[in-house]
Amino acid sequence: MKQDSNIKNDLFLKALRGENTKRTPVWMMRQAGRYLPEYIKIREKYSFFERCQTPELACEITLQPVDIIGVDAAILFSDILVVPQAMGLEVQLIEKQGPLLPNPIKTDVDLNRVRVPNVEETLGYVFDAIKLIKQELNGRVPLIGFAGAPWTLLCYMVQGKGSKTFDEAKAFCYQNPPLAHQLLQMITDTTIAYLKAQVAAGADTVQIFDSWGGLWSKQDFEIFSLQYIRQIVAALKDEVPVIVFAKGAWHSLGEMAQTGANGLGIDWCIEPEMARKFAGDNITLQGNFDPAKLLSPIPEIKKEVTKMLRAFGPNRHIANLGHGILPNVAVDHARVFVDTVKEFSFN
Ligand SMILES: Cc1c2[nH]c(c1CCC(=O)O)Cc1[nH]c(c(CCC(=O)O)c1C)Cc1[nH]c(c(CCC(=O)O)c1C)Cc1[nH]c(c(C)c1CCC(=O)O)C2
Repeated sequence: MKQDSNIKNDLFLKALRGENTKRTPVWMMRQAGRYLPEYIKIREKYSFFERCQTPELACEITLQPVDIIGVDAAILFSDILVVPQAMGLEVQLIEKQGPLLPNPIKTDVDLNRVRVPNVEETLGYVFDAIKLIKQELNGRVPLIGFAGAPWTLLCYMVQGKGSKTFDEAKAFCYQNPPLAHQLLQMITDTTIAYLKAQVAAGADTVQIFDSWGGLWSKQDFEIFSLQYIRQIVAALKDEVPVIVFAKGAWHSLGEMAQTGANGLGIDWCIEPEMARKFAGDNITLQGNFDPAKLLSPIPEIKKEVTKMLRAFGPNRHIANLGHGILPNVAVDHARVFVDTVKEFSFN
């Protein structure tokens, strides 16, 4: 396992390793982004993928929440969809609408357009960004690398755009399971190489985002998602701590804990006590504040954050939202979330 003795604020890594911490560490999913005026300024000048592909811009955006909000960990500014792009699919990001893949995968012929790429050649800009970020962070806080889970990436690669149900992606899995498994395995192989290269460039931990894991039953989640996540965790876990966040897949917290991951992300639809019961004692839980609750009045946010901290208890918890921060959250409300965690004491 990688050493991190050069990191000054190591609360987050300590919590992931299961060590006691003097207070609960805190960061927010999607913390680098649209609720920050400093980010919007950069967005006015450069397209989304320009922001991702220019290491200086990715670095500046990654550092913004560290400097402005004071979180205990930085997360690389990038997107899960750079992987389908590197695998050969065109990916566009339409402002105010979200991702669009104009030529999605529908048949076995379409699969011929997809490859397991050389990640150094196709995603080198991500590793350059990580090296620059590590240099600029200068050990202030650890850096989280990330990737989408194979199932969540398949959702976009097959459906071609965002969806509430991803019915076409599920139909693809149910109608031609061998083809689905071939694609899931290609994404898995790419993701393992991609995350290993992120770690080699300096990422201190990696998080796997399975944003659409909750669309499956427990049984189908194992078949179409968890068996691939398991491969990724197994390939990475001896190098850095791994966090698995499968939104909505509360039924499989126990199985996810068995993968060897150090941390599990949980959303707000499961109580901390219940999540702990399912996941067992040997893993760190990360979450689970409802992102929409940051729209409440400030005193209410303070009260609710305190309640959440007590429910999780002092150890093996990383305070976070239960999903990404919403774009219409005021910066001072985001700061109250972080400050309330930092000021709280169990004594
Ligand atoms: C499903 C998913 C995507 N991307 C991601 C996920 C998994 C996590 C989740 O479920 O929220 C992950 C992601 N996307 C982005 C990050 C950056 C790091 C961070 O601050 O967390 C991370 C970790 C930047 C981004 N990725 C995107 C933006 C917004 C583009 C902009 O307005 O600048 C940012 C800052 C675009 C994006 N990218 C994606 C969508 C659906 C959208 C559009 C809608 C949205 O913004 O949520 C795909």
